[in-house]
Amino acid sequence: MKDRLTKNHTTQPELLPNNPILSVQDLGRRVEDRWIWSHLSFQVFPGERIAVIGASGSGKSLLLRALAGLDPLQAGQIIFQGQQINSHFMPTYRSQIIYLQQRPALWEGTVEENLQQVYRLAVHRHLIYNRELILNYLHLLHKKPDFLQRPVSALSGGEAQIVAFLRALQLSPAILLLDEPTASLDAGTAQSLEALVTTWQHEHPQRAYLWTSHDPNQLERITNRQITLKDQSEVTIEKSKETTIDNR
Ligand SMILES: Nc1ncnc2c1ncn2[C@@H]1O[C@H](COP(=O)(O)OP(=O)(O)OP(=O)(O)O)[C@@H](O)[C@H]1O
Repeated sequence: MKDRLTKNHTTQPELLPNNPILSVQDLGRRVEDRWIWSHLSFQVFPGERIAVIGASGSGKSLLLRALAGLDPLQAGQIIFQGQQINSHFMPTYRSQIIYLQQRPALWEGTVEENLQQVYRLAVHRHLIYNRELILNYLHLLHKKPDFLQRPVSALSGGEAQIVAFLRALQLSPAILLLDEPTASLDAGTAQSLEALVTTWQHEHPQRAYLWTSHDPNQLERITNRQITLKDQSEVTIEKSKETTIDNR
């Protein structure tokens, strides 16, 4: 199984363990007149598994969306592999940093059509759909190959989220941003998806992810460092279990 799972034909960026993949410098996000968070600085190194925690409304989703380049920033900058993010670099960046939300939209059609469709997007056109990889992932999830032919309109919420995970993981991003991705799922499906992400990371140990969740047990299982958004005016980056990060 392990050998089969290492056959991923997507490209993987050259990442050195001591160089950050991402440097976040003095970042600030304001919504209308209110700063949700500000002066946020930290780095993400290859292989890191980071929990982003904080109360509801502390800005976890806004942070992941900002890191994904989906929302504008009102202060600071993001450096990806030594290069500052700007509009010119954004397409390359977006192919390497992928955001997965709690209830992602799927396209009409079958599961497999959904998985293939994403390769038509300009940012992923250099990649090739890898059915074997998907079948290996499905095997891990105890799903048969005929799952690929199911229409997405007939999927349960948990099955739809499995498709969303597969669609993101197959693109082999350097950093995966997971925004409460299992919050509405039963415990069994949630743990299957945790196992899937763990397998995905083991395939290329330099891959990193940030995961938001209100479930401390889940974060204990799958992360090894924490960034805590304390409240709507103060941002604190807490000491990690295994690594240290900038602390302002
Ligand atoms: N598009 C928007 N327009 C106005 N306010 C917004 C917008 N998006 C987010 N907010 C506000 O910004 C704050 C942070 O929202 P965010 O969704 O990032 O919080 P969160 O920490 O992820 O919360 P939860 O744990 O409940 O998912 C909230 O007060 C929210 O209402």
